[in-house]
Amino acid sequence: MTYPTQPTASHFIGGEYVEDTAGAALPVVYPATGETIAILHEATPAIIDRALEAAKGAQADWAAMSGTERGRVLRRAADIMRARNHDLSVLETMDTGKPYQETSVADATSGADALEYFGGLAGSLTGEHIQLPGGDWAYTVREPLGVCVGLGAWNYPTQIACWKAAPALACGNAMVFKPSETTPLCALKVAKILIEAGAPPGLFNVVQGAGAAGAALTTDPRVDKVSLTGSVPTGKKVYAAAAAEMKHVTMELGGKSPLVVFDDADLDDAVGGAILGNFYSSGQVCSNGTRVFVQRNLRDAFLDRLSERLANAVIGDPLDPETSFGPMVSEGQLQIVLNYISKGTEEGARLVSGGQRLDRPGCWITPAVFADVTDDMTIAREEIFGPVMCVLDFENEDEVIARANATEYGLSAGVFTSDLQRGHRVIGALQAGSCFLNSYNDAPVEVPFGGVKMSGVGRENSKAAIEHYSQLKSVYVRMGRVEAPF
Ligand SMILES: NC(=O)c1ccc[n+]([C@@H]2O[C@H](COP(=O)([O-])OP(=O)(O)OC[C@H]3O[C@@H](n4cnc5c(N)ncnc54)[C@H](O)[C@@H]3O)[C@@H](O)[C@H]2O)c1
Repeated sequence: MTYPTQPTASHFIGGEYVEDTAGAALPVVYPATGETIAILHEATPAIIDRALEAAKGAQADWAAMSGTERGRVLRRAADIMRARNHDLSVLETMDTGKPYQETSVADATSGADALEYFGGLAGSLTGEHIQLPGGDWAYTVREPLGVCVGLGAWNYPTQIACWKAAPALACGNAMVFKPSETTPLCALKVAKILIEAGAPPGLFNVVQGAGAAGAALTTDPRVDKVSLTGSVPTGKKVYAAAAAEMKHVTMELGGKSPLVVFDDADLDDAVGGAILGNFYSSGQVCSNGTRVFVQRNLRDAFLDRLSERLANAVIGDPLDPETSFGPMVSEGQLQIVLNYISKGTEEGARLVSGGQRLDRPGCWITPAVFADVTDDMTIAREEIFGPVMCVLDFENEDEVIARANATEYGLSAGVFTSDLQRGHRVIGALQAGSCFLNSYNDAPVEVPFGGVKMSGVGRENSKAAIEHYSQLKSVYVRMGRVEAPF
């Protein structure tokens, strides 16, 4: 059987599609219908070896080019990606189930932004000159790390591939990228586009597979850095395995972020922020503000307005541009979410809307809102990674800060208030890497993105990402004689 979305082959290595049917079959399911839309194969050890050799072989020559030359390739790739945005967005929708209304503005476009931004930055990556006593001096050279491995999650496959590839390649590294086994299709397109843009074969390779393939890449001695986007349990394993060989890491992990709404907030903005921070991508966003703390005397008005606006959600064919809410990524993820919803009800939270599985093929559930949630409930403590908003009441600022911070996570946080001083004061006290004031979930490439506490290590995007894909060599230059004690 052939599928219209079947890629030429499972892997992309050394500038071409590569197949090895000895690897376990990897069916790709369209979450909107439950139909299989492609069958790929997991990487065998031979495929992983070939990808790492290709990356190692391409890296030194790429690093020897000027930053401007490297940047030109990345910027060309950005242009190709934008020109193909429609097709890439359709494929992303098929792979993830996310509505085209989202994928057409937040996936390949975000990937293109990263390629363009880091392409622009590549020519200005320099060291510095340091004057020292006696005419001596030193200089620093910003060097690439070598071969980097990227491991992706399934919620933003194209974006994650580009957010990792763009800074890595700008700095002169090569990369082997392993997408999530749930969404393997779009990274192959990124690899092909980079080749069309002039990247040397082997510079950016894609291999498929699940945790075992990721673990094999992480521990391989040819690998200098591992950048993971995934859950905290996976992050702990990958970080530990990388640390055993002293490899560099970036860990973009999960969260249970607080979104604090004070009673002086603009109600519609706050409700809009809560919708964006809970139901975009059917709630499958790491930075989501899933603990929505609403000051008590605004609570009822907030819930009423939220219900009114949820009634406007268009749940349906993800490829229809009018659809604003799609299915979950997989049956497995849907079951996880349904279990959390049962637990929320059992533990005494009040389900005020949604949370029902729809009676149709595919992985459909309506956006769920729980009120009367307390801090000790499972749904308020654990990352659900689905469309489940928990509304918690609070009385005052000190109380909400303490409760918002009482979590092992620290990815994001948001505050809605019309009191500017309070807004900055509260943001200043919240333990999170990516914060929003009267907004939620914006992620422009110019701004560092990443978490604190268990939510991660390192930063993606912005100039900060350069620090995580390069290292400094210091060179001391003595201008006088060397004076030794004997
Ligand atoms: N902070 C961020 O930027 C960000 C962005 C998106 C998603 N996430 C997080 O990702 C999670 C959802 O994605 P997921 O279910 O794909 O995550 P996951 O942790 O299950 O998998 C992530 C990736 O790691 C691979 N992997 C699994 N075990 C491995 C191992 N032992 N060694 C090496 N690789 C291994 C997987 O195959 C996959 O490619 C959520 O927790 C979410 O918050 C974080």
